[in-house]
Amino acid sequence: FSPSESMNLTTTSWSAPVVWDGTFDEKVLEKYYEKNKITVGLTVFAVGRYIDHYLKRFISSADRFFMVGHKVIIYVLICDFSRMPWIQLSPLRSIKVFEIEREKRWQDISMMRMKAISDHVVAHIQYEADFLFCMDVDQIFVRKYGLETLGESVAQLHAYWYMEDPIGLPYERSELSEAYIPFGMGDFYYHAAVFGGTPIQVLDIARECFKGIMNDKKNGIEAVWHDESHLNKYFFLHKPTKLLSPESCWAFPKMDVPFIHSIKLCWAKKDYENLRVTM
Ligand SMILES: CC(=O)N[C@H]1[C@@H](OP(=O)(O)OP(=O)(O)OC[C@H]2O[C@@H](n3ccc(=O)[nH]c3=O)[C@H](O)[C@@H]2O)O[C@H](CO)[C@H](O)[C@@H]1O
Ligand SMILES: [Mn+2]
Repeated sequence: FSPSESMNLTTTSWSAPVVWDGTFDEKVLEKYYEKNKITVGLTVFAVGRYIDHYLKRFISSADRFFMVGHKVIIYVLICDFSRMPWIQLSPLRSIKVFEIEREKRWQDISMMRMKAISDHVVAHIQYEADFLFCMDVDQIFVRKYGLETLGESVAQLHAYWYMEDPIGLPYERSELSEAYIPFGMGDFYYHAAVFGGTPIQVLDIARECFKGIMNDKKNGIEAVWHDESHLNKYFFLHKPTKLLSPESCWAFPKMDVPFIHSIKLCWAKKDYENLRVTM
């Protein structure tokens, strides 16, 4: 993907739209969904110190900016019920809180999300939501994140890599891993901090990624970027039907970079040394 000075990529080679600021008409979308009411689910995990550090800000900002005017269910998966912050929600929003096991290694905390997501889609989310997003907790909504992001199978372009040629992308390069993508192959590098789609599609994504993760464990290998490597393999084999531009999940405070105009979600400050469990 080599964008020229004046144009960025708005359609992939398999005809999936890439959503940038200015590529959609909010009014048309609102009109359509006025007649076709939907509920949008949003899963977020908070384990260990990530609870106190990120959870409240993530949820409060989602309350304000995520699918404004539409019904939203936020699914919080937390390692300790008693540490769930109290958050006053706006109309049309609700929260469901579930307790999950605390994995010892941060890599496993991140990867085991795929298992929990599959379990919850099967158990209830498929009956409750029309669309589902799965997001990292260390991010903050800063602008309306709306209907333009919905799709059957939605992938997020990673802010670090959107201008890079596939050969330079940090895919897993070991043939021993299920996440393996050979040099010269691949489309884009997708960010595991945001993915989504219909609940049944998300179920397929989460199940396949989890299967890859567990097979790798059996073979004593861990993909270079963990669940993200497996997600990239999934989207390489099953092309997403919609891509979100890096504006939808931006990493840096500065914006004077090509094509970045209207940031919707941004990374919160990382503090791995103090926040991650070290094992
Ligand atoms: C720049 C970078 O390094 N990116 C990698 C890093 O993303 P991140 O640095 O974004 O990973 P992260 O620390 O945000 O972990 C992913 C998510 O797991 C949850 N969580 C994680 C740890 C923890 O102690 N408590 C907790 O709740 C939380 O929802 C968090 O947002 O790791 C990911 C998962 O391995 C991917 O491999 C990313 O490519
Ligand atoms: Mn993160």
